[in-house]
Amino acid sequence: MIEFIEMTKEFQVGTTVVTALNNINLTIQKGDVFGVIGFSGAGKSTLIRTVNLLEEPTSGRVLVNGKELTTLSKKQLREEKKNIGMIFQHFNLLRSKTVFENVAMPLVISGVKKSNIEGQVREVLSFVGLQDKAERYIDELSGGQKQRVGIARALVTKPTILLCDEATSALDPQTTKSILELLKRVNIEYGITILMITHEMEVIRDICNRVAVMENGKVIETGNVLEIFSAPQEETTKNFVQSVVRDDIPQSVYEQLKTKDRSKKIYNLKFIGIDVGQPVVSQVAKKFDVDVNVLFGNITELQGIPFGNLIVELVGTDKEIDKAHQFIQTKDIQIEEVIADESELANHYRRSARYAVYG
Ligand SMILES: Nc1ncnc2c1ncn2[C@@H]1O[C@H](COP(=O)(O)OP(=O)(O)OP(=O)(O)O)[C@@H](O)[C@H]1O
Repeated sequence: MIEFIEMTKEFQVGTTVVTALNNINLTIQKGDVFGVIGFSGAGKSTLIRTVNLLEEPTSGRVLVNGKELTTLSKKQLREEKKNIGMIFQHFNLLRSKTVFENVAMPLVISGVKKSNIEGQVREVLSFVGLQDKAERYIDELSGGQKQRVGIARALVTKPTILLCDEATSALDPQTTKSILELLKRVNIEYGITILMITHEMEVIRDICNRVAVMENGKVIETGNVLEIFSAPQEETTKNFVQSVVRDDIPQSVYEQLKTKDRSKKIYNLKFIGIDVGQPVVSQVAKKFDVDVNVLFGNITELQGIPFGNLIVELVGTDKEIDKAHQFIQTKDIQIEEVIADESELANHYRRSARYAVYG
C-alpha cells in the first residue's frame, strides 16, 4: 500500500521555485495496478520517484506499507527499498554486463551469498521468459527483451511494490502488449502492487484497475478505471478517454440528421458490462413496430468487461419509437437521442480538430 498525504514537491531553479507536485492525496491499495496518467510536465515522474525516495517530498508524507521512508535509518531504508522494485522507460541496464549479471546486481549489492544468487536469478529469468538468454549481453537484445530483463531485475529482491516509469513508452504496440501482459502476471502471480505512470490511455485501459489523472502537479480526477472511462468529469480526462474509446458522433451521422425525417430518430446507446449490442437491437426490432439500423459501433473491453457505444437509427411512429426507447432503458443501457443543434455540431468539429492534433 502506498499513501500520499498532502504531499508537495518543489524544485528550486535559480531564483524561482517550481512546484512539481501540489498537495497530493492519493492511496494505492495492496494488489492494485494503479495508473497515473497526464501530459508531459504534469508531475508523474516526480510523483513515482518520491515513493522510493529518488525525490524527497518538500512537505507532506509518503507512506509505503505504513512506513514513512524519510524517517528511517540508512540501514532500515536499505531493507525497505528491497520491497520496492522499479522499471524504467529506457531500461537502465548495464551494457557491459550479461543478462544474468544485470539481474543478479541487486542481490550482489545487498550482500546475498553467491550460492543463493544463482537460483533466484534463474527463477525470475524463467518467469519473464529469458531463461535461454542469461549469458547474452544487453546490446544483443530487443527492446522488449531488455524490458523483461528490467522486470526480472526488479523482481529478484521479491518486492511487494513495483514502480513502472513509462515502462512501455519506448516499445512498439505489439511488444507493449506482451510487456503489459507480463506485468499483469507479476500482479496476479506474485501479488505485487503496481504503480505505473504513463501518457498512454491504452496502458490504463489494458491493465489498470484504478487510475489518477494529473495536471499541473495536481491529481484532478481519480477512481476505478470503469468509472473513469464511463463518466470522466474533467476535460483532460475526457480527452484521454476519447483517445482510446471514441464515443463522439461521426460526421456521417450528423449528415443523416440534416434530412430532418420525422419518422427517424437517432440514439447513442452506451454499454457498460452487459451483453453488448446485437441481442438488444434484435429484441427491439422484434418487439416493436420499428426498423433498427446500426449506424456506428465502437465496443472495446475494460478488464474483461465489454464497454462502448452503438449509434442506432429507429424508424417508425413516435409512439413505437418511444416504446422502444423505454424498453432499451429497462436494459440498463444509457440511451441519449442524438440531436443536431448548432452547439453539438460545433463541439463535433472542435473534437475532430483535437483528434487531428493528437494523431
Ligand atoms: N530536477 C528538477 N529540477 C527542476 N524542475 C524539475 C525537476 N524535475 C522535474 N521538474 C519540473 O517539475 C514539473 C513536473 O515534471 P515531471 O518530470 O514530474 O513531469 P512528468 O509528468 O513526468 O513529465 P514527462 O512525462 O515529460 O516526464 C515540470 O515542470 C518539470 O520541469
